Amino acid sequence: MADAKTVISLPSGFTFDYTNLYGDGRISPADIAALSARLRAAHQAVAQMRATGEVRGHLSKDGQPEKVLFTQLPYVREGNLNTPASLARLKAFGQSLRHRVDAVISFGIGGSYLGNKVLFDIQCGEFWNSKDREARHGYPRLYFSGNNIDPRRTAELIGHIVDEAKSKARQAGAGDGTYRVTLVVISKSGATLDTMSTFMAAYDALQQAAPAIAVEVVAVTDPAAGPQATLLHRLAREQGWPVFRVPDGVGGRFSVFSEVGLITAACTGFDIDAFLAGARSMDEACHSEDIRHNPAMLNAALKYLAAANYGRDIEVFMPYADHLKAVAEWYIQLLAESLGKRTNRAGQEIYYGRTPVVAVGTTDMHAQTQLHQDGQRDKVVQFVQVGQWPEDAVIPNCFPAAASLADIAGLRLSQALDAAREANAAALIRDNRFNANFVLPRLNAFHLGELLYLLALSVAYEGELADVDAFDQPGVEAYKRLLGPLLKQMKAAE
Ligand SMILES: O=P(O)(O)OC[C@H]1O[C@H](O)[C@H](O)[C@@H](O)[C@@H]1O
Repeated sequence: MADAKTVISLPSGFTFDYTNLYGDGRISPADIAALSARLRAAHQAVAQMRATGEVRGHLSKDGQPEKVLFTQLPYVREGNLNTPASLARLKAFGQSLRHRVDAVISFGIGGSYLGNKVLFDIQCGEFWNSKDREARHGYPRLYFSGNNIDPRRTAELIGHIVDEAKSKARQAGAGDGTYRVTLVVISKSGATLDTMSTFMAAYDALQQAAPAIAVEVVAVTDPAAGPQATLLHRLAREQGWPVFRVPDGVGGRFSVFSEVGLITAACTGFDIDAFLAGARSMDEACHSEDIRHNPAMLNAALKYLAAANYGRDIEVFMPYADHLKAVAEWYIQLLAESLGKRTNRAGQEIYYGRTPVVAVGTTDMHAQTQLHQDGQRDKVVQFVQVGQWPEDAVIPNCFPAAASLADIAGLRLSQALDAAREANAAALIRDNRFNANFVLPRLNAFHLGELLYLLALSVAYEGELADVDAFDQPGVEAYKRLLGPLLKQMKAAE
């Protein structure tokens, strides 16, 4: 097994190279064989979840049986959660902002933010808001808020929008200089402190700047009506704000494939269809019962075994691409909330979990790699490589007299990037430091859909292997129970 490449390659070109996880001194065929009965059971459980939404032992926050339906999201059809009509409405919303709205502020936290940021980064990149409207193809600027209750950031964002509005008014002369802002408020529960407090701060301040600023609001929340309606839903009805849905059976950390994640994407012209097609293609690739042909089951089994049998219970998620850093941040919530569990499904205390860590190559080779190479043997470093870069400068020979610079001249930046990743992986495995590599042929919506869906489905498999409910998050209620009374106490003391 030693040095042969061990990979799964999909027809799309998406590849999972697990050579440095599997083989001599690493996870062995015997480890996999010993897990085979549980793998079969996990595969059946995931098949059952796909077919019916039923997951053994899973209950909602209120202790009611709840379906798990995220695997339905890539399939756009009548009767499913994403329908041709729901996607058409979403895209029409995005188009309605084009050439009309100056800025969108997306409010949300956790699953109501992280996926949106991933799609924004792929579509727009770091400099989107500095581009003029033409370069943005008429789409608005896009800002995020609510993903922290940070007073300074909130004030600075409001101040920035007000300044932008003043500048537009100055340039407009006799024309309509009104600055139009759409506030997209995303919250499944409809009452999250972080989201709602920052939303109200911005809503109030921007309303006060009328008529220079015109504010529209759109809500994304649980669509239940009547006594079950979320606070945000009730507000939206009262105020006449359009409502998009967080579908039943889709937890926040799986909601990037639903209207939650796709709404900000629609505001920037992101290719929603290609993204869902990528997720669909990965779902189809993960139907096989044979672990060697099912990337999600294989990924889950290898990571589970790395932790259980070899003590590697930290996963450093390290894309070699700035535009994929947000994927690592999204993955933190996915892994931490899904698998960090006190009890198994029988209620016994097992304290399961693998700790996720964000890293970016090459950046963190100059910050974390020392620890990965020489620290405790408790990590799997999961690389993500981009195959082809459409913009890929050749390093010029600016200073021929400087030998070490002349040596790298003529190489493309992507070659230097690949060499850095390869050297990192080789150095790690030389000392039996576990690592693996996902390869996205290109940085686009389709391959992103494949990657995110692979990771989401992997945690479903790993939940089965570890026998934990991957779809609840009871631990986050502990602080929430203390937070409400604390806020009341603070208010009473005012
Ligand atoms: O969408 P919301 O209801 O506002 O929730 C936002 C986030 O907050 C919570 O604390 C949960 O732990 C997350 O799973 C969730 O994504």
